[in-house]
Amino acid sequence: MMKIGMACDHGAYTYKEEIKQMLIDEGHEVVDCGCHDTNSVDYPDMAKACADLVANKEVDKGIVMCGTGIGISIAANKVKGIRCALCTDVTMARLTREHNDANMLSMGQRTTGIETCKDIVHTFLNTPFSEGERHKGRIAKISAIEDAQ
Ligand SMILES: O=C(CO)[C@H](O)[C@H](O)COP(=O)(O)O
Repeated sequence: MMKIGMACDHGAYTYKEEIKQMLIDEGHEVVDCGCHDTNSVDYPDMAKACADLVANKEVDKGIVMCGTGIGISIAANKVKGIRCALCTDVTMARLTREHNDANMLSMGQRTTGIETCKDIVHTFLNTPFSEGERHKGRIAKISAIEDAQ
């Protein structure tokens, strides 16, 4: 079982609640960074709250959602140490774990169906990093870009 951070904006509140309940029912611990209703909020604020938890290793993985998943993933990726992958199908979820060792998942309520999102979440959480040397080297280069900022 994992400790999972979650955050969304108003555009994905419904999915966040449904996926949070699914994860709790499956025995995971969820740290819910909001939002907590459908009132309009700014996705960068929500992204940072969850990404900080992941970067500080207070949770094992992070899941963020907005209307498209794009804005909240862009914002999460500004936090040092975050590799947040926007996924619209299970193949992307598998490959971003195997190749990118992604530590955050992003999805869009306005773009991807709920059942697909649930499958994406399961694949993301259950797929290990491949530990391939070429992938480790490329991830190290991502970190080097961050360190050079
Ligand atoms: O998808 C998003 C960002 O990528 C947001 O959820 C979207 O921009 C919110 O739009 P609005 O304030 O019009 O509901």
